[in-house]
Amino acid sequence: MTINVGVLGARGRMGATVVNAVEGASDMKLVAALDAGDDFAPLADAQVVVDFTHPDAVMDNLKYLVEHDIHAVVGTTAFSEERLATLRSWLEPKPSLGVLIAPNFALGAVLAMRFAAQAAKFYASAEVIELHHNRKADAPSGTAAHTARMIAAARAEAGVTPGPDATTSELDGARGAAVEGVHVHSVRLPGLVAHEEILFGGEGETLTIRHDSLDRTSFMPGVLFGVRTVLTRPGLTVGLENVLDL
Ligand SMILES: NC(=O)C1=CN([C@@H]2O[C@H](COP(=O)(O)OP(=O)(O)OC[C@H]3O[C@@H](n4cnc5c(N)ncnc54)[C@H](O)[C@@H]3O)[C@@H](O)[C@H]2O)C=CC1
Ligand SMILES: O=C(O)C1=N[C@H](C(=O)O)C[C@H](O)C1
Repeated sequence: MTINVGVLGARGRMGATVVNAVEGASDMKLVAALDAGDDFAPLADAQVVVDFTHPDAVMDNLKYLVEHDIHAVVGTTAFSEERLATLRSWLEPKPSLGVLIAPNFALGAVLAMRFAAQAAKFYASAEVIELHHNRKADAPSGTAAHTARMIAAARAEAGVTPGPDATTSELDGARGAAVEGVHVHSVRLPGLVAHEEILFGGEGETLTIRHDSLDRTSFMPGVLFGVRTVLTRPGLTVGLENVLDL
């Protein structure tokens, strides 16, 4: 079976890479490659649309896709619990429609998050450092926020209380942003692509888990897997770790 695929954000860094990947996939046909300001009418031919646009645009795009019964694979970041709840309410009357949102489609990043969740129950102290190119719109990265939430969930399940931190006096921002009690630090530099370190500290030891995306092609196997999977996975799925056989 050939899957008809549309791409939103097609002239962006990720969208252009997705267009190439879809064109190179023998089981897919690219039916629309659209960007800001384009008429969405060609999406009528798409079974699945891949969205790599902007946090300010993605909810309107998803509303359009759900209203037109088109499955969606979303890489665009900055999804709050409130946004996810809104999306679930749109999907409720559409029981056969699937939306897959993944803050990171690179296999190594998904594994790094899973390893971090595994480690979290053994260490009361953890910090996340994400490093990205300086054209990135959002901070912290979607991956770092998702990692912090996974660490917090693993801690809660294991009954681990976050470790004490003696810092009482600091310049604003020096300890980063706290996401569910986990400190997250964002670095932006030209030359970088997408990188993350998760640091754990215990008695006389530290553990560092690091992932580096050195090229945007690193995300493509995950995106294509998402396109193939979303057709048979109705409802909202958040995180590639929930569809991969890890
Ligand atoms: N989940 C993942 O694995 C990854 C996620 N991302 C995320 O993907 C998003 C895009 O990243 P980049 O490609 O680096 O950004 P970019 O700025 O290079 O590309 C975004 C494109 O979307 C277009 N756009 C904006 N509003 C639009 C709309 N309403 N409809 C259609 N197109 C629209 C822009 O004109 C631009 O061409 C970001 O949120 C980023 O964090 C990036 C890399 C991997
Ligand atoms: O903007 C990017 O480049 C990336 N965005 C995603 C994120 O915010 O986590 C995924 C990856 O880190 C690259």
